[in-house]
Amino acid sequence: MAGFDDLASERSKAQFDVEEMKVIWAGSRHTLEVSDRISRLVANDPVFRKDTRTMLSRKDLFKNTLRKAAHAWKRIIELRLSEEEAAELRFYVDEPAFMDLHWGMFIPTIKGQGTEEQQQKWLPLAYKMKIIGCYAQTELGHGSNVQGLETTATFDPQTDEFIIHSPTLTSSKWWPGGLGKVSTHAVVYGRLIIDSKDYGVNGFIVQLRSLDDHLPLPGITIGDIGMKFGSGAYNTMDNGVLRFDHVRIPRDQMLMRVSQVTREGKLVQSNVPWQLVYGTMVYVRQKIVSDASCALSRAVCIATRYSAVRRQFGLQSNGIETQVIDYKTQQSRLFPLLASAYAFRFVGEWLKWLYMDVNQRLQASDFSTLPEAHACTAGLKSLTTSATADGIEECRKLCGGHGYLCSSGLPELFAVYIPACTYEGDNIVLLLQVARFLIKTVSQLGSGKEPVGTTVYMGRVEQLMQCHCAVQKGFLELSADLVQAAVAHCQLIVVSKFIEKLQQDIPGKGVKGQLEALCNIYALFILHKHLGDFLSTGCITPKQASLANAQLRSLYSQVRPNAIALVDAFNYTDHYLSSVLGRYDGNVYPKLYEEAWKDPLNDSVVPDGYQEYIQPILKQQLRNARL
Ligand SMILES: CCCCCCCCCC/C=C\CCCC(=O)SCCNC(=O)CCNC(=O)[C@H](O)C(C)(C)COP(=O)(O)OP(=O)(O)OC[C@H]1O[C@@H](n2cnc3c(N)ncnc32)[C@H](O)[C@@H]1OP(=O)(O)O
Ligand SMILES: Cc1cc2nc3c(=O)[nH]c(=O)nc-3n(C[C@H](O)[C@H](O)[C@H](O)COP(=O)(O)OP(=O)(O)OC[C@H]3O[C@@H](n4cnc5c(N)ncnc54)[C@H](O)[C@@H]3O)c2cc1C
Repeated sequence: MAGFDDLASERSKAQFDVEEMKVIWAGSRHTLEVSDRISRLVANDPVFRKDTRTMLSRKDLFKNTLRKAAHAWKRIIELRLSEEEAAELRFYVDEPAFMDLHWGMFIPTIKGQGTEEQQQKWLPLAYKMKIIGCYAQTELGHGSNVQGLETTATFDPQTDEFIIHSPTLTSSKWWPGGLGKVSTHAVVYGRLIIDSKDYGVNGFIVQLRSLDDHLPLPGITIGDIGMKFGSGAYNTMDNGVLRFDHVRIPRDQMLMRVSQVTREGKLVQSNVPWQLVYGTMVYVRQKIVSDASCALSRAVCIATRYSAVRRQFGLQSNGIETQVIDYKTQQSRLFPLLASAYAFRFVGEWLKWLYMDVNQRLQASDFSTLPEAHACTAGLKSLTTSATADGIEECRKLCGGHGYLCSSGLPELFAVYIPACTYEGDNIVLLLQVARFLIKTVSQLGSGKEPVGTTVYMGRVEQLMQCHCAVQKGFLELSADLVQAAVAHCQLIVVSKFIEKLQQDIPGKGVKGQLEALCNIYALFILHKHLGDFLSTGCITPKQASLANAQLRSLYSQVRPNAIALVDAFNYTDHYLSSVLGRYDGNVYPKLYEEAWKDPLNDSVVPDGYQEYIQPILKQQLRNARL
């Protein structure tokens, strides 16, 4: 069987221990065991099938998502899964749903911004799913500009309550995931008003729906904001709209770790930086970086396996055409994405450590690394999601026409993934935050602080900052060129963390060698892509640029025999890949043909509508022809 033999032959060429590479990719033997076991549990459960998603109406699609979420929760309880195993199960169910925001934002917000008492009250309810929460920050009129939010939370000293209100149409909460049809509660971000004075944006826990009949509570208008990009895709998520008409909540439902409002209506600032109100966004951004490595590796796995199965032109002496993965143009498009997937995996590991380190420091009232954590999570979220969105589209193109079929898995992966460039912070807005951080850092460099990083990459950042760094008044005046410096800074971090990964103990025959090749491919690919920066800032000479290009091409040849094994190391099930082109067995053509007939359009040989619309035309033509 052609495809199967091709992939079997490719696997026999591997020059490294794939099982050890699986451990490196997973992060540890324990994590590999958990993800392997849970991914197969999901793959073997018919409730979690994904192949019909693009054929369902929005209402049927959403109802099926609720069915899957309920079944997932049931399995978590039945099997007594740990928090880690439950998160893996939600990940491999692979369907954006309210659970992501309940576990990924609502609970972390209460943990990060609630007092001990508030955590003791609300977390048990949330962990046991007695309430379902979402994160309601963005409004119809404001998303990036958090300080521009209009929802008000006015303290009423007569009743010891906050009055939550939507004063304008643009103050309607708009986009929060899980809000439209499912969540019973929300963390709502609004302007704290005490005695007519505006104290800026804070978080408030607000119940939205009755726990008895799920109807919206008095003063609450709530619904879904409508269909989003692509069929299936993110339409399994009920992104919602929410308006308040003077809804009253107890004073103790304002999240008060950062600021407290006393019974007398006095605002007391605690000793933590007010920016902790933004803390959930830092947490989610570091998660999104890891998600980027998953999404990109998934697309690369599909495109790499298909590129080894697909043969086109180049008839060889044995009468067989050439595998498209052997074309240098295919390699120059595909292998940098393979290298990027590994690079993002390792920078995501580091970012997770940085986030945990910042949190531990916060416990000790050490806020010194919070600005760097914000800049790194913002910048790396921006860099990795933009590269991943572009990379998934490139993988679709690498698969030719069949990449455009839903059965390839790539169109839906693209449609689900691309909002990552916008949610949790628009990517340009976040790069401007990095630029601000760099300006402040450069201004402090005079104090003898030396930047650290790989020379050529570091030089590029420094030079770009020198070129573009003017005294900026505020966020809005930052020049577009500074965004370039911000990107350069983030690419420096990615390369540096890949190099640091290689300095760790890496067991397994040939494993370190493959990672070194991928690290060099990533670094040289970025150098090639931004050659203008490196040359214009004098970081490299034209001769060096040409040597770098030659080295890059030679590295592609080094990776070529290992490409299939390198994507096998992601250890993805066919269920998770959900792609005829990316099947582990390479049995592409028979399965493509089989999938075609499953389309409802093929339920009848003569299509519905023929008699009404087509036959009259043909008959008329027939009559005309006889005249
Ligand atoms: C199953 C498990 C799942 C796990 C989770 C995975 C989830 C993956 C799928 C998720 C799907 C969807 C989720 C999407 C959810 C959302 O989209 S929530 C809404 C997100 N919204 C945003 O990100 C808004 C973006 N805007 C901002 O962040 C701020 O408004 C911005 C920083 C742009 C501007 O802040 P301002 O306060 O208006 O002004 P500045 O002067 O720039 O900042 C003031 C100072 O504060 C510092 N700062 C800013 N942000 C942060 C932060 N996040 N943390 C720490 N510090 C911050 C900034 O540096 C300034 O400091 P300085 O004065 O310079 O010292
Ligand atoms: C699928 C999805 C899920 C979401 N889930 C949630 C959720 O659960 N909870 C929640 O609260 N929100 C959620 N959001 C909203 C999301 O956080 C916002 O869309 C995001 O923060 C961007 O804000 P915005 O849409 O207002 O865009 P805007 O800020 O209006 O940006 C529009 C354009 O203007 C540019 N721009 C804006 N400001 C500047 C500036 N200062 N300088 C230069 N350019 C600028 C931007 O780069 C962008 O190109 C979700 C969004 C999506 C798409």
